[in-house]
Amino acid sequence: MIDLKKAQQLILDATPVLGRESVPILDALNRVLVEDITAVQDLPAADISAVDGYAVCHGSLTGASPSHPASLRIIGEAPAGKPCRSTVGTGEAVRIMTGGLLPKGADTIVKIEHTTESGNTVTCNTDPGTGAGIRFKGDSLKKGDVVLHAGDTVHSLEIGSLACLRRAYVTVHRKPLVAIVSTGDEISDFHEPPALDKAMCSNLYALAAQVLETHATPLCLGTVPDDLEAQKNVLSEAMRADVIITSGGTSRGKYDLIHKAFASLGLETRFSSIFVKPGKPTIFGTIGKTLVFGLPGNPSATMLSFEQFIRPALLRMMGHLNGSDASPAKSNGNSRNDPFAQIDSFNRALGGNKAHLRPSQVPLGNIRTGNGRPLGRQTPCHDIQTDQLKVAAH
Ligand SMILES: Nc1nc2c(c(=O)[nH]1)N[C@H]1C(S)=C(S)[C@@H](COP(=O)(O)OP(=O)(O)OC[C@H]3O[C@@H](n4cnc5c(N)ncnc54)[C@H](O)[C@@H]3O)O[C@H]1N2
Ligand code: MOO
Repeated sequence: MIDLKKAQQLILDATPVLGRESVPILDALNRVLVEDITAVQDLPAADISAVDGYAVCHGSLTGASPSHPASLRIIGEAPAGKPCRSTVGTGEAVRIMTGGLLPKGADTIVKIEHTTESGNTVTCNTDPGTGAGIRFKGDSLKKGDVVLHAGDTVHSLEIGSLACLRRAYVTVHRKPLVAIVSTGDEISDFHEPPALDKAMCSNLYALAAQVLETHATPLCLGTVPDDLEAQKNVLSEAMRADVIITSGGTSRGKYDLIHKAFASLGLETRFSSIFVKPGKPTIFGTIGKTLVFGLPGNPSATMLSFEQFIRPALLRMMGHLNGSDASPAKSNGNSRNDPFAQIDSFNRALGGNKAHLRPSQVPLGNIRTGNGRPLGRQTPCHDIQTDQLKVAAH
């Protein structure tokens, strides 16, 4: 039997960072860049107006004030997206809109609020100073600037930046495909009628949701009975995935067959028992490049084991953690990608230190009834060793 920290380290040591793929930028949301993103041109690409107003040569209104306004002749218009072809000379102005291209000859823009227009003339009652109201070429970015770095996670802000740079596609780490199988003769799904000797395969759905929360791709392969051939068949199918998760059958009962099914497919077992509860009979190993997790069937144990063992591995695969950053000992709990930071709160949601009173069979955590009593039948179970979880969170 090994301890929690050792188990987490063995998993991360066996977990590869997945390769790259080019995807449309919206598909890159929550994924990690494998390339630096560089500006291929200045932004803005030319001098443009930051305000609605009048483009002028500064010399035409130097020292203008309400008592000494400057009157200028309007010679054209520069709406956004439609450049004005005229050149602005002394004593002249071009009506310009926010985003409009600065016309030749102009070096200053007077805001519309500081002017009055009458006929073909605009009167300016202020001198805003040379260069006022202009967003100059390259103000935001210079050609060659590195805007995003390999290793950055793509959120909405980064998607906006990519679009600004006219990047329709971007290269990110591949998402792992995670095959999920539930085992047990007593496990049924929505299509089957309820029966006294049946339990819903809630683990299948809960695990799929946890995979989705991690931004990986779940592949639900359903429920297989306690039958070695059936389990081998579904696992052979599952081996096309990057990760296999099974729930149930990890214990030592007569019909707990998952060890045998894994062995017959050549599982290289890294561990099969951990000094932590719930989750003690968790199995981890590899078959070729596929990571294989055999989780205990108890719903709370299944979900907590996912957080402790699988979520960090999926994050590593997607490039969120690299090298030593991922070690439980070095994790500081502050990063939004920190695989260990969430375990304590997740543990609390499932019943926390009072987990020995956790509801049997139902992953309801600390949900309570209207009269304040915990929901679900209270059955004794093992203490979660929270001091170990805390170690993992630092
Ligand atoms: N003699 C011993 N018995 C047990 C030990 C032990 O050390 N010695 N350990 C106990 C612990 S701890 C756990 S955890 C369980 C592990 O059992 P299995 O992984 O073999 O799980 P099952 O027996 O198949 O199921 C346990 C429980 O969970 C329900 N279950 C299973 N799959 C699902 C699912 N997909 N959705 C919802 N619920 C599921 C199942 O009906 C059982 O009630 O072993 C103890 N026994
Ligand atoms: O290990 Mo069992 O997972 O519930 O305590």
